[in-house]
Amino acid sequence: MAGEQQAQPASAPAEAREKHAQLAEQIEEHRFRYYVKDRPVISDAEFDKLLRSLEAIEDEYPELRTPDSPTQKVAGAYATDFTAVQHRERMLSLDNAFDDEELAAWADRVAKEVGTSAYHFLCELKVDGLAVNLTYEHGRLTRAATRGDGRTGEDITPNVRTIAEIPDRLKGDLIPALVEIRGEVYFPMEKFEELNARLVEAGEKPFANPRNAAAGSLRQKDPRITATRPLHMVVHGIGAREGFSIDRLSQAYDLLREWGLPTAKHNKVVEGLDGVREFIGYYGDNRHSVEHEIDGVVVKLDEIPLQGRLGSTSRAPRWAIAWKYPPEEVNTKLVDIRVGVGRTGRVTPYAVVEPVVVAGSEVEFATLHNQDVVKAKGVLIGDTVVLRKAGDVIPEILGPVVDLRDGTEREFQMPAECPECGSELRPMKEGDVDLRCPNGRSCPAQLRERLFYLAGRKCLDIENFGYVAAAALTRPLEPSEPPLKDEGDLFDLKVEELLPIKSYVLDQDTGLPKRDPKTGEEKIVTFFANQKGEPKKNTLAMLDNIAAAKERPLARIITGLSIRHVGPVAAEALAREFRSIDRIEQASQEELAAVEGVGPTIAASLKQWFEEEWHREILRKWRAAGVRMEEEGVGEEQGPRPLEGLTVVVTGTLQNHTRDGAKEALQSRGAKVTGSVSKKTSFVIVGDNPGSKYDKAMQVKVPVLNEEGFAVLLEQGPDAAAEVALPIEG
Ligand SMILES: NC(=O)c1ccc[n+]([C@@H]2O[C@H](COP(=O)([O-])OP(=O)(O)OC[C@H]3O[C@@H](n4cnc5c(N)ncnc54)[C@H](O)[C@@H]3O)[C@@H](O)[C@H]2O)c1
Ligand SMILES: [Zn+2]
Repeated sequence: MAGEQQAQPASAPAEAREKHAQLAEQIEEHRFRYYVKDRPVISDAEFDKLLRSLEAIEDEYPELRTPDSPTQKVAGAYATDFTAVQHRERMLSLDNAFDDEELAAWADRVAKEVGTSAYHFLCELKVDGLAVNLTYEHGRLTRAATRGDGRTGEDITPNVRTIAEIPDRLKGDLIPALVEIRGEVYFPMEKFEELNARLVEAGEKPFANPRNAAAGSLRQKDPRITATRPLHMVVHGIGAREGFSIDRLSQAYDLLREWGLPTAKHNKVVEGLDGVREFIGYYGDNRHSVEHEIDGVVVKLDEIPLQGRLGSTSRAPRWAIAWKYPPEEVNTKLVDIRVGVGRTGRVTPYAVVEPVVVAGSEVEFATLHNQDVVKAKGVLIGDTVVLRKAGDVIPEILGPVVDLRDGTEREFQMPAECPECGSELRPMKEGDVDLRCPNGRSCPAQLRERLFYLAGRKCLDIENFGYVAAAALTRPLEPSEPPLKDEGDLFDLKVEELLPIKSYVLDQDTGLPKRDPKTGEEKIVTFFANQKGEPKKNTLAMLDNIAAAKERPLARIITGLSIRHVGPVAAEALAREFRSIDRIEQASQEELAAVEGVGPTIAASLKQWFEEEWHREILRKWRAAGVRMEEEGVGEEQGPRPLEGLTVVVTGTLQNHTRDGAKEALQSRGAKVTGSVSKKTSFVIVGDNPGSKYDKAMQVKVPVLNEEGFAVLLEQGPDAAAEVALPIEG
């Protein structure tokens, strides 16, 4: 190609040449850092962008697309400390598709060039790790190598031998004389934090992300170090082979699996492009249901003879393409580490980063859990860090880019005082990692968080009562006295006391005042009153909703008290067992601990809570305001419990009940509701799309009720319900 181009008059202006040369050099530098040092300094997305820019220049001036351009090579041709070894068959990279158009263009070309309509697409996950080539001769692993430049890789045989799931000998009878196995070695995300913690403790550099950790762990001079790392492998191809032939790649995988190799679990053969799109869509939504990180989907032509017909470029096969998902990792600067105070007084550091868009939204903060986590991650304030946002999960910092440090970075120091009330922080008990603000009652941060939680969906579900309202009610700028000193007066709020309130608009992530983007000044609002000084619609709605919340079920009221360790499940158990707050207060620690779903920790925490005078005062005020303090029917004879002794499982979507509603209906009649089906289960209630619990019920022959059967159970009891149970299948 380059030869043809040279025949044409040179056309690239000096400027383009220079830009091209600069970019090419940059790319080579980043590849060296990535493939040899295992310590890249930019994210993959930034790197891909550089490569694309280079491609764009070459599209415009094809003469610049010489064989030694980074766009034309499999990256990784570097002399390293490892012995260089030849692959028998080249190891290639993959072309990428970043949108549907590029995918469709690839499929079109395949359709044109295969010369038949009888072909299939094999969809695989693109494992985010590093490529290795395993050579098996007569069933024995004789060599393992990195990809290198595709022809020559690094000999890492002793290192690969430490990976348990890579067999030293293949099993079975049909063992070929020779086969090259291609796959990806990865480091599990959930073990990553532990590795960095160990490295930091030993005074070594932490890794920026699990992919780098995989490469850095495998490419160790001393294989004994590799042996301490939890590496895994997924096989995704075959290279040279002798002594067997096979028509379909998917069938080759079946064979590989029989030989004992770790093949992928999620591959799927599909007919046309729509099948491919479906696979891509599915794993786009379920990216984290897989045991390893994925950065895309690889689509391959399944028919091996047809792969040969399409062939390869110098860099990548024409019979495969990599669909890339939007990156979940980006690099950004760790500007600061601050601390926030939670509902129970726990003080947690969080990261303030230079705002960056990841997974579709702008991120400014990331969680850091506690000071030990900060240390274990090995991050310093001022570091460039890898930030990860996976799905709906709160953004987290994976690790620092150590190679970009310039000496101005500093270690995080946990503050000694509460940032909101100035109380001296201390652990709840000796040996606790977490520090707490001891000022439970009137620390504005704790009270605000408690109120926000209390008004939330899990507790009293008070609409129009959000974070800003909670802040305005507890620490207004004006008047100086807040309407709420703790949650005791919540149900006695008067509209007149709300109208004069001026307050900041606090950010829920940081507890800090939001600023006007134009002036940079802190926003101050009269949150409850309109310009005429009259109550806003939302204010009146909030007060109505607060009044209505008095009637919520006992369990939700208990949850709303923010008693340490007492979440919705424990509150449910307490309400069911004791049926009133008074009885919970009167119960001994042993009685509390004996309740299923409560246990000793929660029991101790409850006892402690009731000892506090201001807590009891909250209960007195709430009772006086008419808040429900006992389950209905208590006081008189306890209501009938027709479902006492039954264990019921609810699965699938019901039309007439929410999941919680169905549970409450069962529990208030004395039934126990559990999450898994066993022989001891009395009934399984199934709605739409019930899933595996339904199958299990059929298998162990537990009576299954549909929604009508459920109604019978509630209204007429178990005997009548048993008669309308669904027939057992199979
Ligand atoms: N951050 C940096 O500085 C930097 C530098 C260089 C490269 N990179 C990153 O490395 C990657 C480029 O590497 P590349 O050229 O190998 O291309 P690639 O990662 O896009 O695709 C090729 C590789 O995918 C792997 N792979 C994973 N699952 C596979 C499957 N199921 N079937 C087949 N192959 C599978 C193979 O090892 C193959 O070599 C890009 O993600 C790039 O961003 C980053
Ligand atoms: Zn405080």
